Amino acid sequence: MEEIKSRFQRICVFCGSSSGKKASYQEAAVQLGKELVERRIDLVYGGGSVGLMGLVSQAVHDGGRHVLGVIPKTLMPREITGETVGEVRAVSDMHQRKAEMARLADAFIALPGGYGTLEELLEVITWAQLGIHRKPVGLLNVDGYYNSLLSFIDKAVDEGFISPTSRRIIVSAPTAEQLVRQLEEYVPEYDEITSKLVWDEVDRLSYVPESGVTT
Ligand SMILES: CC(C)=CCNc1ncnc2c1ncn2[C@@H]1O[C@H](COP(=O)(O)O)[C@@H](O)[C@H]1O
Repeated sequence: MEEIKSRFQRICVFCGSSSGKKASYQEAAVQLGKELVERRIDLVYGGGSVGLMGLVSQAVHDGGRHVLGVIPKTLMPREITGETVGEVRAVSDMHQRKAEMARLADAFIALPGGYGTLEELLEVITWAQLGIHRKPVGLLNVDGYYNSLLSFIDKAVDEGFISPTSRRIIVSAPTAEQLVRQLEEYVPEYDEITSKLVWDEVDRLSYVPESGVTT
């Protein structure tokens, strides 16, 4: 397999702890894992082997890239989330998990999922809107799964609740290959107010250094 150089060292994937009803969702999770491997990108995710989370992490691990699962201690028992491949980092709660995943990643991708996925996705979009990070956010719109969410967001723009600049934070594509390519080309935009905000070092989610996982 030919390896392509990427601007990203590690991508955070949010996705369902369930597999979804269509085979296309499961295929997309595996395809995304393979795309990361091809571009020599490591994975950070919520840990465990359940649902699409298990499929994407296994594909990245099988391809020889580093997999880091960030998991709250309460969810660690095997009967809850299954076995995590690669490295596991235990955190105290869900808030710490999201902060840790966001801090360690250079970009975010959401596959199909439920409440947990939506919550994680919307948080990193909100943080981008506030200038807390400048990392690209991608939506893998498998089989139009996210069409209704995108329509709702467009309605929020039309109704004056989301600015056109903030709408452009979300990069969406139907395949992993197209999505990662678009994320590689993404250039963040800022309005006048956001560009003047100054966040504390603790709040700012800076890019990870070249050396690898920080602790
Ligand atoms: C007790 C129970 C239901 C466990 C489910 N097992 C889980 N194991 C690990 N992470 C999870 C789990 N459920 C939700 N998450 C978090 O929320 C997202 C998936 O939630 P959902 O399935 O889309 O809503 C994941 O990205 C993950 O970070």
